[in-house]
Amino acid sequence: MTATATRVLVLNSGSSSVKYQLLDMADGRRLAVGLVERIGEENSRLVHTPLATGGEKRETEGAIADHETALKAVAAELSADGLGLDSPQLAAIGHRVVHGGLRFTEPTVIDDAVLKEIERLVPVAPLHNPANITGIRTAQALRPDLPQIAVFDTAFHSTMPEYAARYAIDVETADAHRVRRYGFHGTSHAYVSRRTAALLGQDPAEVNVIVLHLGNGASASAVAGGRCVDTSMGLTPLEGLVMGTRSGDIDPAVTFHLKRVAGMSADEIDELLNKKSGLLGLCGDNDMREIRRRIDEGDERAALAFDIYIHRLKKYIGAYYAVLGRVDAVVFTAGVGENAAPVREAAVAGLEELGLAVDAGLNAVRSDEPRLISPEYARVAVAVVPTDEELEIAQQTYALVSA
Ligand SMILES: Nc1ncnc2c1ncn2[C@@H]1O[C@H](COP(=O)(O)OP(=O)(O)O)[C@@H](O)[C@H]1O
Ligand SMILES: CC(=O)OP(=O)(O)O
Ligand SMILES: [Mg+2]
Repeated sequence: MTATATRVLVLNSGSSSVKYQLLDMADGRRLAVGLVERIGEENSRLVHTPLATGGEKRETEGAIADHETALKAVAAELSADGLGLDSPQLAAIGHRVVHGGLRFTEPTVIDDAVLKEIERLVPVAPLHNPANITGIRTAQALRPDLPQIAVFDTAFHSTMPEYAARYAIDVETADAHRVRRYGFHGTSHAYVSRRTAALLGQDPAEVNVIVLHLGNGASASAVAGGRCVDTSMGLTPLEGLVMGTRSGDIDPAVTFHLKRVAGMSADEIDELLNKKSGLLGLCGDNDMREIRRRIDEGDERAALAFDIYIHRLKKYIGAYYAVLGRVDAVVFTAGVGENAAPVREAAVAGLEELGLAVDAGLNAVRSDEPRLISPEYARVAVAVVPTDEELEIAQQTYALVSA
Protein backbone atom coordinates (compact mmCIF):
# COMPACT_ATOMS: atom_id res chain seq x y z
CA MET A 1 0.00 0.00 0.00
CA THR A 2 1.46 3.39 -0.96
CA ALA A 3 1.16 6.39 1.37
CA THR A 4 -1.50 7.91 -0.89
CA ALA A 5 -3.58 4.75 -1.18
CA THR A 6 -6.54 5.50 1.07
CA ARG A 7 -9.44 4.31 -1.05
CA VAL A 8 -11.44 1.14 -0.53
CA LEU A 9 -13.84 -0.45 -3.00
CA VAL A 10 -16.55 -2.57 -1.36
CA LEU A 11 -18.44 -5.28 -3.23
CA ASN A 12 -21.61 -6.66 -1.65
CA SER A 13 -22.55 -9.46 -4.03
CA GLY A 14 -26.00 -10.86 -3.31
CA SER A 15 -27.84 -13.75 -4.93
CA SER A 16 -29.16 -11.58 -7.76
CA SER A 17 -27.54 -8.21 -7.15
CA VAL A 18 -24.28 -6.41 -6.53
CA LYS A 19 -24.17 -3.31 -4.36
CA TYR A 20 -20.91 -1.35 -4.31
CA GLN A 21 -19.29 1.75 -2.87
CA LEU A 22 -15.93 3.42 -3.40
CA LEU A 23 -14.84 5.33 -0.31
CA ASP A 24 -11.86 7.47 0.60
CA MET A 25 -11.01 6.42 4.14
CA ALA A 26 -8.74 9.47 4.68
CA ASP A 27 -11.79 11.72 4.97
CA GLY A 28 -14.69 9.22 4.90
CA ARG A 29 -15.97 10.56 1.58
CA ARG A 30 -18.08 8.32 -0.62
CA LEU A 31 -16.72 8.71 -4.17
CA ALA A 32 -19.14 6.43 -6.00
CA VAL A 33 -22.09 4.23 -5.12
CA GLY A 34 -24.11 1.85 -7.21
CA LEU A 35 -26.20 -1.23 -7.64
CA VAL A 36 -26.69 -3.91 -10.28
CA GLU A 37 -30.00 -5.69 -9.80
CA ARG A 38 -31.94 -8.55 -11.40
CA ILE A 39 -28.71 -10.25 -12.55
CA GLY A 40 -29.55 -13.24 -14.76
CA GLU A 41 -32.85 -11.75 -15.94
CA GLU A 42 -33.68 -9.92 -19.18
CA ASN A 43 -34.37 -6.62 -17.43
CA SER A 44 -31.18 -6.18 -15.36
CA ARG A 45 -30.40 -2.65 -14.29
CA LEU A 46 -27.19 -0.86 -13.31
CA VAL A 47 -27.48 2.38 -11.37
CA HIS A 48 -24.22 4.25 -10.83
CA THR A 49 -23.71 7.59 -9.05
CA PRO A 50 -20.24 9.19 -9.33
CA LEU A 51 -20.41 11.37 -6.20
CA ALA A 52 -16.73 12.44 -6.47
CA THR A 53 -17.28 14.30 -9.71
CA GLY A 54 -20.72 15.56 -8.73
CA GLY A 55 -21.97 13.67 -11.78
CA GLU A 56 -25.57 12.69 -12.36
CA LYS A 57 -26.90 9.24 -11.52
CA ARG A 58 -26.56 6.97 -14.61
CA GLU A 59 -28.95 4.08 -15.26
CA THR A 60 -28.37 1.31 -17.79
CA GLU A 61 -31.06 -1.29 -18.52
CA GLY A 62 -30.57 -4.58 -20.35
CA ALA A 63 -29.70 -8.22 -19.72
CA ILE A 64 -26.67 -8.85 -17.48
CA ALA A 65 -26.25 -12.62 -17.55
CA ASP A 66 -24.08 -13.26 -14.48
CA HIS A 67 -22.08 -11.73 -11.62
CA GLU A 68 -18.83 -11.63 -13.61
CA THR A 69 -20.47 -9.55 -16.36
CA ALA A 70 -22.02 -7.33 -13.68
CA LEU A 71 -18.67 -6.67 -12.00
CA LYS A 72 -16.98 -5.88 -15.30
CA ALA A 73 -19.78 -3.39 -16.03
CA VAL A 74 -19.25 -1.81 -12.59
CA ALA A 75 -15.48 -1.54 -13.26
CA ALA A 76 -16.23 0.19 -16.59
CA GLU A 77 -18.59 2.69 -14.90
CA LEU A 78 -15.92 3.54 -12.31
CA SER A 79 -13.27 3.97 -15.05
CA ALA A 80 -15.51 6.37 -16.96
CA ASP A 81 -15.15 8.84 -14.06
CA GLY A 82 -11.43 8.30 -13.50
CA LEU A 83 -12.19 6.11 -10.48
CA GLY A 84 -11.20 2.81 -12.11
CA LEU A 85 -9.74 -0.22 -10.40
CA ASP A 86 -6.34 0.67 -11.92
CA SER A 87 -6.11 3.70 -9.60
CA PRO A 88 -2.93 3.81 -7.45
CA GLN A 89 -5.08 5.38 -4.72
CA LEU A 90 -6.94 2.11 -4.20
CA ALA A 91 -5.68 0.43 -1.00
CA ALA A 92 -7.88 -2.68 -0.96
CA ILE A 93 -11.10 -4.29 -2.09
CA GLY A 94 -13.50 -5.38 0.65
CA HIS A 95 -15.92 -8.22 -0.05
CA ARG A 96 -19.07 -9.19 1.81
CA VAL A 97 -18.90 -12.96 2.29
CA VAL A 98 -22.07 -14.45 3.69
CA HIS A 99 -20.94 -17.72 5.30
CA GLY A 100 -17.66 -17.89 7.23
CA GLY A 101 -18.44 -21.09 9.16
CA LEU A 102 -16.62 -21.59 12.43
CA ARG A 103 -13.25 -20.51 11.13
CA PHE A 104 -13.77 -16.87 10.17
CA THR A 105 -14.89 -14.53 12.92
CA GLU A 106 -12.72 -11.56 11.89
CA PRO A 107 -12.07 -9.69 8.62
CA THR A 108 -9.59 -11.84 6.69
CA VAL A 109 -7.04 -11.29 3.92
CA ILE A 110 -8.09 -13.59 1.09
CA ASP A 111 -5.54 -16.11 -0.17
CA ASP A 112 -6.01 -19.45 -1.92
CA ALA A 113 -6.66 -21.32 1.34
CA VAL A 114 -9.29 -18.78 2.46
CA LEU A 115 -11.00 -18.92 -0.92
CA LYS A 116 -11.05 -22.71 -0.73
CA GLU A 117 -12.75 -22.58 2.68
CA ILE A 118 -15.37 -20.09 1.37
CA GLU A 119 -15.97 -22.59 -1.46
CA ARG A 120 -16.33 -25.45 1.01
CA LEU A 121 -19.15 -23.51 2.67
CA VAL A 122 -21.22 -23.19 -0.55
CA PRO A 123 -23.68 -25.96 0.50
CA VAL A 124 -24.67 -23.91 3.57
CA ALA A 125 -25.04 -20.62 1.67
CA PRO A 126 -26.03 -21.77 -1.81
CA LEU A 127 -27.61 -18.48 -2.88
CA HIS A 128 -24.78 -16.32 -1.59
CA ASN A 129 -21.25 -17.76 -1.31
CA PRO A 130 -21.02 -18.57 -5.06
CA ALA A 131 -21.79 -14.92 -5.89
CA ASN A 132 -19.23 -13.77 -3.30
CA ILE A 133 -16.60 -16.07 -4.81
CA THR A 134 -17.26 -14.72 -8.32
CA GLY A 135 -16.87 -11.20 -6.93
CA ILE A 136 -13.53 -12.09 -5.37
CA ARG A 137 -12.17 -13.88 -8.46
CA THR A 138 -13.23 -11.07 -10.81
CA ALA A 139 -11.66 -8.43 -8.57
CA GLN A 140 -8.47 -10.51 -8.21
CA ALA A 141 -8.19 -10.80 -11.99
CA LEU A 142 -8.53 -7.02 -12.40
CA ARG A 143 -6.10 -6.14 -9.57
CA PRO A 144 -3.94 -9.15 -8.62
CA ASP A 145 -1.58 -6.88 -6.65
CA LEU A 146 -4.22 -5.50 -4.24
CA PRO A 147 -5.23 -6.99 -0.89
CA GLN A 148 -8.72 -8.47 -1.09
CA ILE A 149 -10.43 -8.65 2.30
CA ALA A 150 -13.40 -10.82 3.25
CA VAL A 151 -15.86 -9.51 5.85
CA PHE A 152 -18.24 -12.25 6.97
CA ASP A 153 -21.98 -12.01 7.68
CA THR A 154 -21.57 -14.70 10.33
CA ALA A 155 -18.78 -12.96 12.30
CA PHE A 156 -20.90 -10.72 14.56
CA HIS A 157 -22.98 -13.70 15.69
CA SER A 158 -20.01 -15.78 16.84
CA THR A 159 -20.55 -14.38 20.35
CA MET A 160 -23.89 -16.18 20.68
CA PRO A 161 -23.93 -18.35 23.79
CA GLU A 162 -23.75 -22.09 23.19
CA TYR A 163 -27.37 -22.57 24.30
CA ALA A 164 -28.53 -20.21 21.52
CA ALA A 165 -26.14 -21.55 18.87
CA ARG A 166 -26.85 -25.29 19.31
CA TYR A 167 -29.78 -27.17 17.85
CA ALA A 168 -31.26 -29.76 20.19
CA ILE A 169 -30.06 -32.71 18.12
CA ASP A 170 -27.52 -35.47 18.79
CA VAL A 171 -24.27 -33.71 19.71
CA GLU A 172 -21.94 -36.13 17.87
CA THR A 173 -23.86 -35.85 14.61
CA ALA A 174 -24.07 -32.06 14.92
CA ASP A 175 -20.36 -31.67 15.66
CA ALA A 176 -19.23 -34.11 12.97
CA HIS A 177 -20.99 -32.01 10.33
CA ARG A 178 -20.65 -28.57 11.97
CA VAL A 179 -24.42 -28.31 12.20
CA ARG A 180 -25.19 -25.33 14.41
CA ARG A 181 -26.70 -21.87 14.20
CA TYR A 182 -24.35 -19.30 12.63
CA GLY A 183 -26.62 -16.31 11.87
CA PHE A 184 -26.25 -13.86 8.97
CA HIS A 185 -26.53 -10.15 8.11
CA GLY A 186 -24.07 -9.70 11.00
CA THR A 187 -22.36 -6.66 9.47
CA SER A 188 -25.75 -4.96 9.35
CA HIS A 189 -26.80 -6.04 12.86
CA ALA A 190 -23.46 -4.75 14.23
CA TYR A 191 -23.63 -1.42 12.41
CA VAL A 192 -27.30 -0.78 13.14
CA SER A 193 -27.13 -1.71 16.84
CA ARG A 194 -24.14 0.64 17.32
CA ARG A 195 -25.84 3.43 15.35
CA THR A 196 -28.99 2.97 17.47
CA ALA A 197 -27.00 3.49 20.67
CA ALA A 198 -25.67 6.75 19.16
CA LEU A 199 -29.22 7.80 18.28
CA LEU A 200 -30.22 7.23 21.91
CA GLY A 201 -27.12 9.14 23.06
CA GLN A 202 -25.88 6.08 24.96
CA ASP A 203 -22.79 3.88 25.09
CA PRO A 204 -23.35 0.71 22.99
CA ALA A 205 -22.06 -1.33 25.94
CA GLU A 206 -25.06 -0.11 28.00
CA VAL A 207 -27.81 -0.70 25.47
CA ASN A 208 -30.02 -3.73 24.68
CA VAL A 209 -31.44 -3.69 21.17
CA ILE A 210 -33.67 -5.87 19.00
CA VAL A 211 -32.59 -5.35 15.37
CA LEU A 212 -35.04 -6.28 12.60
CA HIS A 213 -33.14 -6.47 9.29
CA LEU A 214 -35.95 -6.78 6.75
CA GLY A 215 -34.66 -6.92 3.17
CA ASN A 216 -35.27 -9.64 0.63
CA GLY A 217 -33.51 -11.89 3.12
CA ALA A 218 -34.65 -10.98 6.63
CA SER A 219 -33.36 -11.66 10.13
CA ALA A 220 -33.83 -10.49 13.70
CA SER A 221 -31.19 -10.29 16.38
CA ALA A 222 -31.00 -9.67 20.10
CA VAL A 223 -27.96 -7.51 20.93
CA ALA A 224 -27.01 -7.02 24.59
CA GLY A 225 -24.39 -4.37 25.29
CA GLY A 226 -23.03 -4.58 21.74
CA ARG A 227 -22.83 -8.40 21.62
CA CYS A 228 -25.18 -10.67 19.72
CA VAL A 229 -26.94 -13.10 22.07
CA ASP A 230 -29.41 -14.60 19.60
CA THR A 231 -30.40 -14.32 15.96
CA SER A 232 -33.12 -15.81 13.81
CA MET A 233 -31.07 -17.33 10.95
CA GLY A 234 -29.33 -20.63 11.59
CA LEU A 235 -27.09 -23.10 9.76
CA THR A 236 -28.15 -21.33 6.56
CA PRO A 237 -30.00 -18.08 5.80
CA LEU A 238 -33.28 -20.02 5.58
CA GLU A 239 -34.34 -20.14 9.24
CA GLY A 240 -36.41 -17.53 11.05
CA LEU A 241 -38.56 -14.77 9.61
CA VAL A 242 -40.77 -14.99 6.54
CA MET A 243 -38.70 -13.51 3.68
CA GLY A 244 -39.15 -12.47 0.06
CA THR A 245 -38.75 -16.01 -1.31
CA ARG A 246 -37.69 -18.05 1.76
CA SER A 247 -40.03 -19.80 4.18
CA GLY A 248 -38.20 -19.08 7.42
CA ASP A 249 -39.18 -21.39 10.32
CA ILE A 250 -41.11 -24.54 9.46
CA ASP A 251 -41.51 -27.92 11.13
CA PRO A 252 -38.46 -29.88 9.84
CA ALA A 253 -40.78 -32.81 9.22
CA VAL A 254 -42.28 -30.86 6.30
CA THR A 255 -39.13 -31.77 4.37
CA PHE A 256 -39.36 -35.56 4.89
CA HIS A 257 -43.09 -35.39 4.31
CA LEU A 258 -42.54 -33.75 0.91
CA LYS A 259 -39.88 -36.34 0.10
CA ARG A 260 -41.96 -39.36 1.14
CA VAL A 261 -45.42 -38.23 0.14
CA ALA A 262 -44.83 -35.84 -2.77
CA GLY A 263 -41.73 -37.67 -4.06
CA MET A 264 -39.67 -34.49 -4.15
CA SER A 265 -35.86 -34.69 -4.15
CA ALA A 266 -33.65 -32.84 -1.64
CA ASP A 267 -32.71 -30.33 -4.35
CA GLU A 268 -36.35 -29.72 -5.25
CA ILE A 269 -37.27 -29.12 -1.61
CA ASP A 270 -34.25 -26.83 -1.22
CA GLU A 271 -35.39 -24.81 -4.22
CA LEU A 272 -38.99 -24.74 -2.95
CA LEU A 273 -38.05 -23.42 0.49
CA ASN A 274 -35.35 -20.96 -0.65
CA LYS A 275 -36.71 -19.62 -3.91
CA LYS A 276 -40.44 -20.32 -4.19
CA SER A 277 -41.66 -19.72 -0.65
CA GLY A 278 -41.97 -16.74 1.68
CA LEU A 279 -44.06 -13.85 0.36
CA LEU A 280 -43.57 -15.05 -3.22
CA GLY A 281 -44.91 -18.51 -2.47
CA LEU A 282 -47.81 -17.13 -0.46
CA CYS A 283 -49.09 -14.55 -2.91
CA GLY A 284 -46.97 -14.51 -6.08
CA ASP A 285 -45.04 -11.33 -5.24
CA ASN A 286 -41.90 -10.90 -3.14
CA ASP A 287 -41.66 -7.11 -3.25
CA MET A 288 -43.36 -5.40 -0.30
CA ARG A 289 -44.25 -2.39 -2.46
CA GLU A 290 -46.29 -4.59 -4.80
CA ILE A 291 -47.90 -6.45 -1.88
CA ARG A 292 -49.03 -3.18 -0.27
CA ARG A 293 -50.41 -1.98 -3.61
CA ARG A 294 -52.43 -5.19 -3.97
CA ILE A 295 -53.71 -4.94 -0.40
CA ASP A 296 -54.88 -1.38 -1.09
CA GLU A 297 -56.87 -2.81 -4.02
CA GLY A 298 -58.54 -5.39 -1.76
CA ASP A 299 -56.45 -8.46 -2.73
CA GLU A 300 -57.01 -11.14 -0.07
CA ARG A 301 -54.04 -13.36 -0.90
CA ALA A 302 -51.68 -10.40 -0.55
CA ALA A 303 -53.37 -9.46 2.76
CA LEU A 304 -52.93 -12.98 4.14
CA ALA A 305 -49.25 -13.06 3.06
CA PHE A 306 -48.74 -9.74 4.86
CA ASP A 307 -50.44 -11.05 8.01
CA ILE A 308 -48.27 -14.18 8.06
CA TYR A 309 -45.15 -12.03 7.62
CA ILE A 310 -46.17 -9.74 10.51
CA HIS A 311 -47.24 -12.60 12.80
CA ARG A 312 -43.77 -14.20 12.54
CA LEU A 313 -42.05 -10.84 13.06
CA LYS A 314 -44.10 -10.11 16.15
CA LYS A 315 -43.27 -13.54 17.61
CA TYR A 316 -39.55 -12.78 17.27
CA ILE A 317 -39.95 -9.38 18.92
CA GLY A 318 -41.61 -11.12 21.86
CA ALA A 319 -39.01 -13.89 21.97
CA TYR A 320 -36.06 -11.52 21.94
CA TYR A 321 -37.73 -9.29 24.51
CA ALA A 322 -37.74 -12.34 26.78
CA VAL A 323 -34.13 -13.24 25.87
CA LEU A 324 -32.88 -9.73 26.66
CA GLY A 325 -35.04 -9.11 29.75
CA ARG A 326 -34.74 -5.35 29.33
CA VAL A 327 -35.06 -3.75 25.89
CA ASP A 328 -33.98 -0.17 25.15
CA ALA A 329 -34.87 -0.11 21.46
CA VAL A 330 -36.52 -2.06 18.67
CA VAL A 331 -35.01 -0.96 15.38
CA PHE A 332 -36.08 -1.50 11.78
CA THR A 333 -33.59 -1.60 8.90
CA ALA A 334 -32.97 -2.73 5.26
CA GLY A 335 -35.30 -2.30 2.26
CA VAL A 336 -38.58 -3.23 3.97
CA GLY A 337 -37.66 -2.01 7.46
CA GLU A 338 -36.51 1.40 6.22
CA ASN A 339 -39.33 2.01 3.75
CA ALA A 340 -42.49 0.12 4.67
CA ALA A 341 -44.30 2.13 7.37
CA PRO A 342 -47.27 -0.32 7.44
CA VAL A 343 -44.89 -3.17 8.35
CA ARG A 344 -43.44 -1.19 11.27
CA GLU A 345 -46.88 -0.15 12.49
CA ALA A 346 -48.32 -3.67 12.30
CA ALA A 347 -45.28 -5.38 13.88
CA VAL A 348 -45.53 -3.25 17.02
CA ALA A 349 -49.35 -2.99 17.20
CA GLY A 350 -50.76 -4.47 20.40
CA LEU A 351 -47.43 -4.51 22.24
CA GLU A 352 -48.19 -1.48 24.43
CA GLU A 353 -47.95 -3.63 27.55
CA LEU A 354 -44.31 -4.25 26.60
CA GLY A 355 -43.75 -0.49 26.42
CA LEU A 356 -43.76 -0.52 22.61
CA ALA A 357 -45.69 1.92 20.42
CA VAL A 358 -45.34 3.74 17.10
CA ASP A 359 -46.35 7.36 16.52
CA ALA A 360 -48.31 7.43 13.24
CA GLY A 361 -46.98 10.87 12.23
CA LEU A 362 -43.34 10.01 12.89
CA ASN A 363 -43.72 6.60 11.23
CA ALA A 364 -45.01 8.24 8.02
CA VAL A 365 -41.92 10.46 7.64
CA ARG A 366 -39.63 9.39 4.78
CA SER A 367 -35.96 10.02 5.44
CA ASP A 368 -32.49 8.52 4.97
CA GLU A 369 -31.51 9.53 8.50
CA PRO A 370 -31.69 7.39 11.66
CA ARG A 371 -34.82 8.43 13.54
CA LEU A 372 -37.17 7.58 16.39
CA ILE A 373 -40.75 6.68 15.50
CA SER A 374 -42.05 5.97 19.01
CA PRO A 375 -44.13 8.51 20.96
CA GLU A 376 -42.36 10.32 23.78
CA TYR A 377 -44.24 8.46 26.52
CA ALA A 378 -43.13 4.99 25.27
CA ARG A 379 -40.78 3.08 27.61
CA VAL A 380 -38.95 1.43 24.72
CA ALA A 381 -37.64 3.39 21.75
CA VAL A 382 -38.76 2.25 18.30
CA ALA A 383 -36.39 3.46 15.59
CA VAL A 384 -35.60 3.32 11.89
CA VAL A 385 -31.86 3.17 11.23
CA PRO A 386 -30.77 2.78 7.60
CA THR A 387 -28.14 0.08 7.34
CA ASP A 388 -24.80 0.62 5.60
CA GLU A 389 -23.11 -2.75 5.18
CA GLU A 390 -20.71 -1.23 2.64
CA LEU A 391 -19.44 1.46 5.03
CA GLU A 392 -18.97 -1.08 7.81
CA ILE A 393 -17.09 -3.43 5.43
CA ALA A 394 -14.92 -0.52 4.19
CA GLN A 395 -13.97 0.43 7.75
CA GLN A 396 -13.09 -3.14 8.72
CA THR A 397 -11.14 -3.59 5.45
CA TYR A 398 -9.15 -0.38 5.88
CA ALA A 399 -8.43 -1.09 9.54
CA LEU A 400 -6.87 -4.41 8.48
CA VAL A 401 -4.74 -3.12 5.59
CA SER A 402 -3.57 0.06 7.31
CA ALA A 403 -2.65 -1.66 10.59
N1 LIG B 1 -40.49 1.88 -0.76
C1 LIG B 1 -40.58 0.63 -0.35
N2 LIG B 1 -41.68 0.18 0.31
C2 LIG B 1 -41.78 -1.08 0.72
N3 LIG B 1 -40.83 -2.02 0.54
C3 LIG B 1 -39.72 -1.64 -0.10
C4 LIG B 1 -39.53 -0.32 -0.59
N4 LIG B 1 -38.31 -0.28 -1.17
C5 LIG B 1 -37.78 -1.51 -1.07
N5 LIG B 1 -38.62 -2.34 -0.44
C6 LIG B 1 -38.43 -3.76 -0.13
O1 LIG B 1 -37.05 -3.99 0.12
C7 LIG B 1 -36.61 -5.17 -0.56
C8 LIG B 1 -35.13 -5.08 -0.86
O2 LIG B 1 -34.43 -4.86 0.33
P1 LIG B 1 -32.83 -4.91 0.41
O3 LIG B 1 -32.46 -4.61 1.80
O4 LIG B 1 -32.27 -4.06 -0.67
O5 LIG B 1 -32.65 -6.45 0.11
P2 LIG B 1 -31.43 -7.35 -0.31
O6 LIG B 1 -30.18 -6.71 0.24
O7 LIG B 1 -31.75 -8.66 0.33
O8 LIG B 1 -31.45 -7.40 -1.81
C9 LIG B 1 -37.50 -5.24 -1.78
O9 LIG B 1 -37.64 -6.56 -2.23
C10 LIG B 1 -38.83 -4.69 -1.27
O10 LIG B 1 -39.60 -5.74 -0.70
C1 LIG C 1 -27.77 -13.69 4.24
C2 LIG C 1 -28.86 -13.10 3.43
O1 LIG C 1 -29.98 -13.53 3.49
O2 LIG C 1 -28.51 -12.05 2.65
P1 LIG C 1 -29.48 -11.22 1.65
O3 LIG C 1 -30.51 -10.58 2.48
O4 LIG C 1 -28.55 -10.22 1.00
O5 LIG C 1 -30.07 -12.21 0.68
MG1 LIG D 1 -29.10 -7.26 1.90
